[in-house]
Amino acid sequence: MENNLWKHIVTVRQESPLVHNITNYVVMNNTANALLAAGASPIMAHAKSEVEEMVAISLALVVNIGTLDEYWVESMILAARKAKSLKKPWILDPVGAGATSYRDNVLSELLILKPTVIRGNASEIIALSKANITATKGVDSTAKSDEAIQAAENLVRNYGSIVCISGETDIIINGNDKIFLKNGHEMMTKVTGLGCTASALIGAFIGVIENKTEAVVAAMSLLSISGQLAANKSAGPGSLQLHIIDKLYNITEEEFSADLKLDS
Ligand SMILES: Nc1ncnc2c1ncn2[C@@H]1O[C@H](COP(=O)(O)OP(=O)(O)O)[C@@H](O)[C@H]1O
Ligand SMILES: Cc1ncsc1CCOP(=O)(O)O
Ligand SMILES: [Mg+2]
Repeated sequence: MENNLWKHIVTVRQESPLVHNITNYVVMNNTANALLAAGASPIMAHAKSEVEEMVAISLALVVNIGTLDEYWVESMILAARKAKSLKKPWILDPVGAGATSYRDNVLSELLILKPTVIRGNASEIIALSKANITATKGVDSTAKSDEAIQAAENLVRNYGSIVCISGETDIIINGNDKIFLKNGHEMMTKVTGLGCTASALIGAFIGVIENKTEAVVAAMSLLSISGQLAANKSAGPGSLQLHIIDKLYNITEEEFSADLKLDS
């Protein structure tokens, strides 16, 4: 696995997958820029009249419920249904799962469509697994990644998805495999939308990499290592946001390999 990750990063740069995003107002610009910096090609589109066609021409779909409303949810369901019927990979980012019953009801409808990957912070993954737990503090996590492992295993079992719990340690779970990534920087929690960026990047990687577990690990390690390298030269969250985009664009194999901290 470790030896393949850089190869996957190069594949995304070379193949520049079109990634269809139905995502939130807060992060739309940032995640589009992160996808471009990593070599992918983003399209943000949520009109009900076009989402199915857009899924058909894209290599992957990202569904992010961050600023959901009734109209957007219909678009998300149409798009995810189309992805499922075309066997295209799609990722669900359950932003704020557990914060309100509306979010949880929408998420149960989306889960039925069996996302290829689910990526959330620990609180969101716990809430997603147990519909009635509402410990999420808005969009930020109040739990540690390892506290969400059992919840993630339930999701893997029930929906056949690969689950990624992000946080200080990113944990990727597929079947009996668990991969622990110990990269990143604490300052990353002070920039909004980096979880959404992680999900968007996973979208790019699952669009072109056959081994979906390796695709998720490659996307998460790319973001976390870029984040820690960027944090080392940032005065605070404002410049970190800019430096992360630059590092996604210019990270080298040497930098990536020197910093990768992966256990399985
Ligand atoms: N305490 C931390 N230390 C190091 N990296 C972190 C920490 N918290 C989050 N990250 C990194 O920030 C990115 C976004 O994850 P996270 O903050 O969990 O998502 P969300 O914004 O959805 O809550 C991931 O790449 C993760 O590895
Ligand atoms: C603050 C906020 N509110 C609704 S969506 C959103 C962005 C959340 O982004 P992330 O989960 O990546 O921090
Ligand atoms: Mg999030």
